[in-house]
Amino acid sequence: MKPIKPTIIAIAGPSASGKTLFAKTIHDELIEELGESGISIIYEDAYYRDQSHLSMQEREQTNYDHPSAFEHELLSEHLNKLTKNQTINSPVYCYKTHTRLNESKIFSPTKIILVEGILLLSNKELRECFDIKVYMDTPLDICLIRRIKRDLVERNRSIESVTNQYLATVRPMYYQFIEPSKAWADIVITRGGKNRMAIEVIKAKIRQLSQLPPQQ
Ligand SMILES: Nc1ncnc2c1ncn2[C@@H]1O[C@H](COP(=O)(O)OP(=O)(O)O)[C@@H](O)[C@H]1O
Ligand SMILES: Nc1ccn([C@@H]2O[C@H](COP(=O)(O)O)[C@@H](O)[C@H]2O)c(=O)n1
Repeated sequence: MKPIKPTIIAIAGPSASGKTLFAKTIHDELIEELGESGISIIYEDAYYRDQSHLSMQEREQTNYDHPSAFEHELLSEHLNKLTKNQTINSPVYCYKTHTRLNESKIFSPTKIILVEGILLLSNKELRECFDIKVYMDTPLDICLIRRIKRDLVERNRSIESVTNQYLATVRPMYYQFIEPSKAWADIVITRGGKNRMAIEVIKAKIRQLSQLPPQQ
């Protein structure tokens, strides 16, 4: 029997808008039903460029909110392979050292692949990989509060580094690249990663797609 072509769902939007929470909630609530081969998540952040050749000071100067910070060409190559039911070696990223780890993760195609990240809809090649494009439209001030809390606890940052980075790059790049990319979305979600109706709507669509017979 011919394997089903994976359906790829992008979840884009500003930093700390709730993309990860939204994707993980959908994944965790469906994994038992769909099984390990049914649903998985890929993180755009895993595709931040390797910076192991740079000093820590240089890495701290990088604009992580500009499209050039990502190896989007590798991500679209990987997504294209997954749609052909091929396995990939996904990079593994570390926010504390601002570079890739010296390891990769074997990632096998699943029927549904959720991809989450800030700049997924800003890139034409990536957009062409997605079957459904979702944008988390959480107000920027709410995102900032959540980002401060998260980055202090999970990403080893100080309040000075979070606020300086926010003013220098996060906010301007949001207006230049992320907010305009909303125009490409099929579905715009308000109120973040706990919007229960939005979670249920995407889950229902995934259930419907998962029941389709193999494509000819
Ligand atoms: N609706 C919400 N209410 C409260 N906290 C939330 C909500 N959505 C997300 N968070 C929290 O905000 C932080 C950022 O959310 P996250 O899902 O990591 O955002 P993103 O992946 O878009 O950067 C996390 O600590 C998360 O638990
Ligand atoms: N070394 C890095 C890499 C990325 N960032 C910030 O992460 C944000 C994207 O991840 P989210 O989970 O918040 O969507 C992005 O805004 C970068 O500024 C970083 O601080 N350091």
